[in-house]
Amino acid sequence: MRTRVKICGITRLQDALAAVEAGADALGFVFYPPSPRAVTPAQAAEIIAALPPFVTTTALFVNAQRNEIDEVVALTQVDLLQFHGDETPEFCQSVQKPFIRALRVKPETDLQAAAQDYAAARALLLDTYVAGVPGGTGAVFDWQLIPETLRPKIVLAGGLTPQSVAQAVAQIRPWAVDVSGGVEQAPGIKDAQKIQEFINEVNRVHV
Ligand SMILES: O=C(O)c1ccccc1N[C@@H]1O[C@H](COP(=O)(O)O)[C@@H](O)[C@H]1O
Repeated sequence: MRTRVKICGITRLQDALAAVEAGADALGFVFYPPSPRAVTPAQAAEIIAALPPFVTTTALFVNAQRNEIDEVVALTQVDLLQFHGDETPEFCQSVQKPFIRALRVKPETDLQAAAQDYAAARALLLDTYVAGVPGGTGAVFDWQLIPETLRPKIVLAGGLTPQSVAQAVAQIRPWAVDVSGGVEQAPGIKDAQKIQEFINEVNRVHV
């Protein structure tokens, strides 16, 4: 089965359209103000309104207040939420919108237990644990920590690049891969050529 691709940290319409043109399945928008990739609900709404159909849009939050999430959902009409902070299973489910749960992985992380706790999540997005930083660090974790049984429900993230993604897909066979820094020319500014290379590399594994 083809591995889906999500390009995260979109801040500009031209980057969103380049990603779609290159074959991206999903785009991510960061609603975490300290991030260099943060967008306002109005900015995201303008980009999302200009997209063609059949592109999944995702809103990323880190311990946001419920009213902030509700505002983003109402203004942007995103398809999925991505919780990247300490949100509990109860909180994630309370928003009543499909969600993916990001987990920051370190050797002692019990992914089986997390999968049970967040059973209502559409997928588990695995990023690398870096102390004091909630994500988007460009750091890679040990993919062997991912239990075989979970792999069809995993969105693999964390420091993926056009150079590394084919090996990741061949080795782990995740449902999807997610990239931000690896396809940028500067934080928040995507590189259309790197996006195309990234997606070509993913698809190369499946031919
Ligand atoms: O991108 C950010 O700035 C960010 C901030 C806070 C939480 C998550 C963030 N990004 C997500 O982290 C993963 C991995 O990113 P990278 O490829 O290693 O740069 C991905 O889901 C990003 O969207």
